[in-house]
Amino acid sequence: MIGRLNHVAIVVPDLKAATDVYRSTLGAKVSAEEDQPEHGVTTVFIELPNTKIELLGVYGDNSPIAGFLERNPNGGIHHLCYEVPNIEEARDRMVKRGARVLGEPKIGAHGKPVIFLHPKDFCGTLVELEEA
Ligand SMILES: CC[C@@H](C(=O)O)C(=O)SCCNC(=O)CCNC(=O)[C@H](O)C(C)(C)COP(=O)(O)OP(=O)(O)OC[C@H]1O[C@@H](n2cnc3c(N)ncnc32)[C@H](O)[C@@H]1OP(=O)(O)O
Ligand SMILES: [Co+2]
Repeated sequence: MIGRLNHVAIVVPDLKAATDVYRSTLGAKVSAEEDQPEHGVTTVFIELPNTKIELLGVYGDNSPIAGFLERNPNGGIHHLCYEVPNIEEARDRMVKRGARVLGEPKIGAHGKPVIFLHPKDFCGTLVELEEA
């Protein structure tokens, strides 16, 4: 069911410093910062030839990444995002297979519906599914 790896997300304590590392040290093409109030994060995307890196900073008081950052004050890999053809079919399949879907589909950073799956059901890795 899953297709391409859309992005690898990294939570960082300082988005500007992390963006500079990717731009200046690694020589990558980086996007502008974008606040995502519906998701409680600010994003910067790094374009690679075969996938993307999503840098995530905390936005607002109820950010879903706040706990992760407390446990990992230097930041770290937070989730993997795989593409799926249809988000509702994917959600129904996950529920049928007993995987925990975290909330309802929302529009993600690329204007497409996304859902999140509990890390305990996927080898300790938080999974995002994005409609292709
Ligand atoms: C910009 C939009 C979008 C896009 O289009 O790309 C995004 O990417 S938004 C990204 C941010 N949004 C989300 O992450 C939404 C889904 N996440 C959540 O609902 C929560 O983060 C969570 C997964 C429920 C975790 O919440 P948290 O408060 O950090 O922790 P808990 O105490 O509930 O954790 C339970 C358990 O799971 C472990 N854990 C938590 N996060 C991760 C993680 N990222 N990877 C691996 N494991 C994780 C945590 O350590 C706990 O383990 P135990 O201590 O063993 O119980
Ligand atoms: Co993401």
